[in-house]
Amino acid sequence: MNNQKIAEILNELRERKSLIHNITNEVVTNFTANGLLSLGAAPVMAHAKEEVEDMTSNAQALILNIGTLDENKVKSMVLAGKAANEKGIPVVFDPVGAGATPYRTKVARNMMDKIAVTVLRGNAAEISHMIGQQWEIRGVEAGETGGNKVDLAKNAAKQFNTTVVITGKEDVVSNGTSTYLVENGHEMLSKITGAGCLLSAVIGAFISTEKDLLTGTVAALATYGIAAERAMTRGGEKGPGSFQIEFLNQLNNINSEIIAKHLLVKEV
Ligand SMILES: Nc1ncnc2c1ncn2[C@@H]1O[C@H](COP(=O)(O)OP(=O)(O)OP(=O)(O)O)[C@@H](O)[C@H]1O
Ligand SMILES: Cc1ncsc1CCO
Repeated sequence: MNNQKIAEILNELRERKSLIHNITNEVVTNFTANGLLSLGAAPVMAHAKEEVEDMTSNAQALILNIGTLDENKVKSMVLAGKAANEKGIPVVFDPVGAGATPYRTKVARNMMDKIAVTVLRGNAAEISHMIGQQWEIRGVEAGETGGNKVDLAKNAAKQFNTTVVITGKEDVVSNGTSTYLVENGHEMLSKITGAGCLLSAVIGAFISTEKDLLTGTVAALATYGIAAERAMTRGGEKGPGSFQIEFLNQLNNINSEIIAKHLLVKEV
């Protein structure tokens, strides 16, 4: 993965101000909108069944997140997902808390049956439960115990025939054939709620301009991780509150020179 390519994708999404339609959870809605704006994309949040198909049809990517799900929201997600599929608009699915309750697991698996998901992004526990493994999960957080994340990502990608991202200390991206590790990031991200949810939306922004899904997804993860590292040397080190603000600043400030200096990506 070369830093020039990442910068090109970032510049293009900023020039186009890609419109990202989010059907997301009520914890992270504001943070997600602000993060997308800081990066240079245009967020819109809309979940009424009466309008989701129209909204998606005008967007460059759709993000589905089941963090605070209910039957109505799930119905809206399926409607929007089908509209996106018909129009060839990429769909990122974030199965927040899959495995935490049987309802979430069922909804998450059904979503993969009903719509064509372009990128599936979750923590290791969530992805494990989606493919019938049971790694430890507490609420929406992955537990300490589990297994090999590279194998998990490859297996899930093959099973769902899609690109899978598993986040954590390192991020793994696989389409079942090629697999990358992104080592950028900082553990302070796990001290702010919605770091994974915003990341899913940022992946949507990157794949709205880059059609090669592995390239676009790796570029999103690296950009995001590097912004977090920069935030930790510019005030974020004071604690999660300062970090959250400084992280938004760094999503805004990140550019090709910064990416070139810090990129930590390898194929495995
Ligand atoms: N220990 C860590 N070191 C470095 N980066 C981390 C660490 N833990 C998480 N991250 C980063 O935090 C971001 C979110 O990943 P995480 O796996 O915590 O998502 P999540 O559990 O779905 O989060 P949430 O439910 O709060 O949205 C990713 O960019 C990931 O690389
Ligand atoms: C804390 C929390 N609970 C449901 S969704 C959410 C936001 C992080 O996924």
